[in-house]
Amino acid sequence: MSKEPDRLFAQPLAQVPDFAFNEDVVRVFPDMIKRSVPGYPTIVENLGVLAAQFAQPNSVLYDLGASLGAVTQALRRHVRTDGCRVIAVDNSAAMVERCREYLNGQDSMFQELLPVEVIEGDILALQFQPASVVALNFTLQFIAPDQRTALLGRIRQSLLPGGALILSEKLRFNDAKEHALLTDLHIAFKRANGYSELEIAQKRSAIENVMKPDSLEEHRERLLAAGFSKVVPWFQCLNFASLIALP
Ligand SMILES: Nc1ncnc2c1ncn2[C@@H]1O[C@H](C[S@+](CC[C@H]([NH3+])C(=O)[O-])CC(=O)[O-])[C@@H](O)[C@H]1O
Ligand SMILES: O=C(O)C(=O)Cc1ccccc1
Repeated sequence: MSKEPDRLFAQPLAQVPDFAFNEDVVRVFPDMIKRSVPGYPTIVENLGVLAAQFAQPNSVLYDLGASLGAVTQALRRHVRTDGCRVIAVDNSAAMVERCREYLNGQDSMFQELLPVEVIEGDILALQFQPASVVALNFTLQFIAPDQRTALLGRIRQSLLPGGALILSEKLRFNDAKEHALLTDLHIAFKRANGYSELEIAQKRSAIENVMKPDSLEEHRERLLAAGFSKVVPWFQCLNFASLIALP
């Protein structure tokens, strides 16, 4: 994994461009996501543990918006079910290129890993195969809000009995005080991880047009509308949460 520290927003920018998953972000992404998302390492590792409980023999496990494949690597560390394979999808060419390198590295260090295919493509255009596990780890928040229900509906249709969708997202809160408190605590988390006030402010304006979080209630209602039968939150750290949705 690249150990390059994230200083992308350290210098004052005359105009802060919209956040994009380009080569500059790829270079610092492991550091950026760990220092920005409270609970990220716990979520990723336990996503593998959860997936092992839902994986069905001879099925596909999807990692949608895989970035550098951290979830795919966790799936391959934990899932031992016969005949499973992982399909990782991301529409950033820069992410996909580096993701393939990291997965080759994992292949060369461990034996008997699940086979994996990395697809450069839009998850909105994907033809889903019968799947037992679908991970959307901090990806749905980057999908246009009016496309989210249809995507979740297609995922629901592809899920096999006994399978699950695992959905991790940044949350907003309908209660203004709760929203302000958890936003302030998230900023304190970033500060404690070495980000300056300038970095925090510039990153916020870079992501505000491209990343649109929903509330837990909106997620629950949308998942039920998409045909899921049960929504179970299994993790929350400040304003970041992860849910299990059952078909
Ligand atoms: N329509 C789309 N189709 C495919 N990929 C997309 C699309 N839109 C965005 N992406 C991709 O979704 C990923 C979101 S990051 C996921 C972290 C990862 N899951 C992790 O567990 O490390 C979350 C974050 O950075 O906060 C990026 O790589 C985008 O290119
Ligand atoms: O940095 C933030 O405030 C976030 O909400 C999370 C994030 C992490 C990595 C890329 C984009 C957003």
